[in-house]
Amino acid sequence: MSIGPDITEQLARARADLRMGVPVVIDGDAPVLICAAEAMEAARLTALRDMPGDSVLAITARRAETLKARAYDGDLARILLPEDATLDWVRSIADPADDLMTPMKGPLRCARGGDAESHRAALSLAKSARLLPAVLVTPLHDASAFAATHGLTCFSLADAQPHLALRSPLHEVVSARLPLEVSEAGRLHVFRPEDGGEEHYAVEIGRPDRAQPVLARLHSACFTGDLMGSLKCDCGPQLRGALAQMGAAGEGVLLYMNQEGRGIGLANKMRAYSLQDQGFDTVDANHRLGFEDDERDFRLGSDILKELGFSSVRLLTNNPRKVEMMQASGINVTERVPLAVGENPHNTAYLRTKARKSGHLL
Ligand SMILES: Nc1nc2c(ncn2[C@@H]2O[C@H](COP(=O)(O)OP(=O)(O)OP(=O)(O)O)[C@@H](O)[C@H]2O)c(=O)[nH]1
Ligand SMILES: [Zn+2]
Repeated sequence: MSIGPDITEQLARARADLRMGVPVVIDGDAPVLICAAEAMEAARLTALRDMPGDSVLAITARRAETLKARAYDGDLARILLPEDATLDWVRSIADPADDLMTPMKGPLRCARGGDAESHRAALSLAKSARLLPAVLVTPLHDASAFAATHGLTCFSLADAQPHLALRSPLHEVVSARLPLEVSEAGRLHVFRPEDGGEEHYAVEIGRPDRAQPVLARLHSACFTGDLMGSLKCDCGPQLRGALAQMGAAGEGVLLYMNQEGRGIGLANKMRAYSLQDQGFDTVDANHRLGFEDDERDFRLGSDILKELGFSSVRLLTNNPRKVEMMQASGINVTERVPLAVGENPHNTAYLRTKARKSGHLL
């Protein structure tokens, strides 16, 4: 291994740069400079607007649908940056917060033809950096020279593509005894990915037999529900309910995945909550922000179970996708154990929407 960063490490740097509003160079047949819309500063926008070549704002087809922009590239649209584009304009394309107050942002002209692979990679990076999927893309002539002159992170598109599509391997960093209210025989395992991304945790109750199906819960982080007692979802009661069942049984495994907001991050989840206050349901709010209904990769949960030595589970969930993904990624689900707890007047509509649109079983 060389001393310099490999492609995984370059991508981790790129995510950090995008979050700070620092542009990143993507080298390929058509080299480009990318900058996340949500983190961009006015001075940077002016500098990027003054560069030669047509800059575009890449957004997902989901966001384009709301904006009535043409997604000629299937899953994404490339909106040509108007010459007089202001930071407010860029932000209003990226963020649907004021869509209802200012529905007409156009006319929006979209690029068609040519290569959109760098734009696709840029959107994928923005999503994995938990930013809004909207990225300003500016053509470059010489990627390496431009990156060196301005001290920018630069990576090769061809090298990056397989890494953007794959999940990073997780490795156990440490585990320690953790007595819990539900069971004194608790143990917390911490798993860290190779790509500098979020850590995930496994709470093991008792010492379950690895040869038998284990009572398991694949729980996604919900700061608002798990910790704050939010009434907008059922996460807190589900977390405590699952742990209580494991405590009563004397054994089980709770996987606590840092996939806040169904994988869009807490800031975007709060943006989705604001849209819900404007009348959109949980699924439509995700779409208006430019995300899919659910951006989580449940296979990370199977990876952790395998690392811990398990191959079959009795899965505590109402979500059939979790069962399907476990099965497909090599963990046998011998039983789905329903976990219907925590309904209240504030989350009834949310739970109904999940049942109607996402196939949740009640
Ligand atoms: N984007 C978004 N995420 C939400 C919203 N409400 C809750 N969440 C997130 O949804 C996830 C819920 O996770 P889980 O309880 O594991 O999953 P589930 O799909 O409901 O399935 P089960 O609980 O297993 O039946 C957490 O990451 C929450 O942060 C919302 O309105 N929008
Ligand atoms: Zn929740």
